[in-house]
Amino acid sequence: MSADLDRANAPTLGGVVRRAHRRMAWASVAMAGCLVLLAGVIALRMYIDNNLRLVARSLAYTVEAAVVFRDADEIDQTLGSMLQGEGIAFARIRDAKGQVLAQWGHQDQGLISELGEWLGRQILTTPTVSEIHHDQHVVGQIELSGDGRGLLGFLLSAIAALLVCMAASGAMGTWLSRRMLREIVTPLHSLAEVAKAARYERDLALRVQPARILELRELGNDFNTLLDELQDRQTQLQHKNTALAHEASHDSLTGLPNRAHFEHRLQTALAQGQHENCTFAVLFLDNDHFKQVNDTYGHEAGDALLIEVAHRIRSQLRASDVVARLGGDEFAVLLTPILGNDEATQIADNILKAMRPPLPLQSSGFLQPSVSIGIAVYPVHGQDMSTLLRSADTAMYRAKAQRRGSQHLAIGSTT
Ligand SMILES: Nc1nc2c(ncn2[C@@H]2O[C@H](COP(=O)(O)OP(=O)(O)OP(=O)(O)O)[C@@H](O)[C@H]2O)c(=O)[nH]1
Repeated sequence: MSADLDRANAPTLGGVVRRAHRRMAWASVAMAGCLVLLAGVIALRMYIDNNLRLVARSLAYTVEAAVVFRDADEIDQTLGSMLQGEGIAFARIRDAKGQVLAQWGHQDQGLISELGEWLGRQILTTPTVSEIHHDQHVVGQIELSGDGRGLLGFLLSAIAALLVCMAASGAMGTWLSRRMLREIVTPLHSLAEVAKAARYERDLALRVQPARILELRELGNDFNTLLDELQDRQTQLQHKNTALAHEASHDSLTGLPNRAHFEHRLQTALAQGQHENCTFAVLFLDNDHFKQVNDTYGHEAGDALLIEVAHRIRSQLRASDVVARLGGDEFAVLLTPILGNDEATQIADNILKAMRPPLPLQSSGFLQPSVSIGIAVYPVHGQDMSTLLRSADTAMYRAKAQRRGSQHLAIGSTT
């Protein structure tokens, strides 16, 4: 639960990289924008100062006569006609004694004008002063203040451009981070998927796809090598387990299932018989005079005979039947399903017939395979494992007592 919570709260690599890219792009654009803005304001201020000086000089020549004659109307007219639209906010003309002869200010109103004036007062703090000369005497003075509306226009368009640049760089940062993330996150996702499949589903067959970035490709290769090794070990273990399981349930000489396996299959048949009301039979087989074979021809010949007998029994059975070596020279067969006693005795008969051909010995001479068979049928001769096996065993001894190499069906119900 807390791991899920941690996971939900943890920032993703994608989120972190996207944020970092966007912040970096915005910070650099903002810094560059501020610097350009500052340089622009300084340049514009220099330009305005220069312009004010030029206008003041030209105005000084134009109003020289009017100032000498103290013609205020003429000066007003000149100021109005010369200063309109020249980026001047305010102009004042004084005589040599400092007395104001005329003054002019632009008449524009509105928010932009007020803002421009405010900005002019903040940035263009000192007015430009120029003297008016006549016959090499100072006859007056011109005082001009710059109009801040030009500056305001510049600042507004610069800020607008800055915002557009920031939006563009933000979008560019997001696009770049997406591209970069594809290169980084996709291989990492693939690695995580393969690791999850290996951990939770024990699936070691998946492999990480090669990434374009060198470090990630090497990481993927190392991971794939590790998976190769794990898969090899898993395969070896599976083979060992299969071999061990086979060893535990099979006889090493004949390769047939052993007693434990046979009993397990018999239990299954019993459960199925009870559940589905079907019939099956247990055959108990014992080699005849086997001790004599060992004593006469040796243990190896006895082994060869056991292998041959096992093979001949198997050859007479159906795929659904089971033959097992119980130990020594004893075998057991589970015939499942059968229709009745006749089918079981028929198969036993087939087995006896299969024993007839003699077995040539490697050295010289022949061995004559021979088995005696006892038959017990479920449910007539037993309804549990031990009863069925006992019935088949008793029937086998009856067969032996009667005539070796024959079969005997258990008598009646023994439960
Ligand atoms: N070669 C060989 N002999 C085995 C093996 N296991 C048990 N035997 C021998 O098989 C013989 C079994 O003999 P019994 O079943 O007692 O007697 P028999 O000679 O078959 O006589 P009847 O069963 O009465 O016909 C013994 O001599 C065991 O030593 C084995 O794996 N290989």
